[in-house]
Amino acid sequence: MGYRRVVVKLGTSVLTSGSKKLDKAHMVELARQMATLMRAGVEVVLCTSGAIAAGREHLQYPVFPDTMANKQLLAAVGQSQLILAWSQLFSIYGLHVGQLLLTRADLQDRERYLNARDTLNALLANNIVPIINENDAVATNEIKVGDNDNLSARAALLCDADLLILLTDQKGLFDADPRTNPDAQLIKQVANIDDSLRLLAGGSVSGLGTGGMATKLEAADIARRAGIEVVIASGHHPDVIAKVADRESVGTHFSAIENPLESRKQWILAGPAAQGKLIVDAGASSAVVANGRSLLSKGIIAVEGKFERGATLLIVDQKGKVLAKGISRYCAHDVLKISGKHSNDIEPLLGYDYGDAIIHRNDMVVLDN
Ligand SMILES: Nc1ncnc2c1ncn2[C@@H]1O[C@H](COP(=O)(O)OP(=O)(O)O)[C@@H](O)[C@H]1O
Ligand SMILES: N[C@@H](CCC(=O)OP(=O)(O)O)C(=O)O
Repeated sequence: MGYRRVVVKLGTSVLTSGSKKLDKAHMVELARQMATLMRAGVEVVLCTSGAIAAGREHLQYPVFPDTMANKQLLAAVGQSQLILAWSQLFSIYGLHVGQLLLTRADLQDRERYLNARDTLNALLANNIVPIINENDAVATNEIKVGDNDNLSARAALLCDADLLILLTDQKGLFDADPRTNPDAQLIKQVANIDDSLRLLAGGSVSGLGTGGMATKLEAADIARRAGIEVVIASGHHPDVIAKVADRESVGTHFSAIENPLESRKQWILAGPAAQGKLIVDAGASSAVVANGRSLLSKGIIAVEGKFERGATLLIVDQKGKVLAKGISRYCAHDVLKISGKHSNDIEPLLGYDYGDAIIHRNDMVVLDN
C-alpha cells in the first residue's frame, strides 16, 4: 500500500552539499521531488535544517564569539533566508508554503501541541507545504528539542504521518561511522532499536550537522513506536524521495512496531522533557517491564530531581538503564516520604492521597530494549 502522509527531514549536510552555503541547485531538485510526490496524492511535510548555515552565508561568515546570543542572531537572519528560498523553489511547482517554528514548549504543553496539530492539518488540507524548523532564535538549551532529527519525529507524530524520511550525507546507518571506517557496511533493515545498535551510531563530526546518527536513531525509535516507518538515506541519491515512497530498497529502513502506542502515550514519549528519575529495584523493574504494572512506592530505591505532581519522570534500574517514562502522581517531596514506608502504610500527604501507584501504568510508556 502507498504512503498517505510523509515527513521529509533535510539535514544541513544535504542542504549545503557539504559546503558552507545553501546548495540552491540541489534544493530545487528536492522541491521537485516533493512536488512530484504531492501530485501523486501523498501529503508532504518538510522539516528543514540549515537556518544557522544560511545565516552565516548571508552575513558573509562573520567572525564573532560562539555564544548563544550569536547563534540566535545567525538563526534569526538565516531562517528568513531559508524560508524565502523554499518559498521561491516550491513556487516553481505552483505550491505555497507555510512556516511553523516550534520549540519543545510547543510540544510539551498538551494544548499548544493540539494547536500546532490543527495548523499542520489545515495547511495539508489546503495543499500547502508545511515547513518546520526549531525556533532557534528564541529557544535556549532548556526549552529546545535540540536537533531536527528529534523534531521531525515529533512532527511525524503531530501530523499522524505514516513515513518519516531522514535525508543526510550518508547512504544510511552503517555498522560504524563511514567517515572514519572505510570498510563500514550499510545496514539495510532494522526491526528493533536496542543498545547494541545505539553503540554503532556516532555523533556528527563534519561540523555541519547536529547529533549525527545518534539523534537519527532516537528519532527513529520515537516514530516507530507510534507506528511510523522510518528511512535514513542519502539526500543526494537520485530521486531518493520517490524511491523511498515507492518502497524501493534505499538506505536503512526501520519497520514500525506492530501495536503502536495510543496518542496520549505517544505524547508522553515525545512531548515533555523528563524532570527527574525514580531508581527502582529488580522487583519493580520486572513488574513494570515484563508485566506492564504500575510503579508502586515500595519498589523505589531513590528519587532524583525536584518535581511537582504531574511531572514527567524516567524510571531507571540500579544500573542506570532507562526502563520507562511516565507521569508522576506525586511531587518529589511526597514520593520520598511515601517510598520510605510500606505501600500499605501510606498516609494522605498534604491532605491528598492519589493512590498506591506513583506512576500509573496508563500514564507510562515502557521502553523495553
Ligand atoms: N554508524 C553511522 N553510520 C552513518 N553515519 C554515521 C554513523 N555514525 C556517525 N555518523 C555520522 O553522522 C553524520 C550525519 O549526521 P549529521 O552530521 O548530524 O548530518 P545531518 O545534517 O544530515 O543531520 C555522518 O556524516 C556521519 O559521519
Ligand atoms: N535548527 C538548526 C538545525 C539543527 C539540526 O538538527 O541540524 P541537522 O543535524 O543538520 O539536521 C538550523 O536550522 O540550523
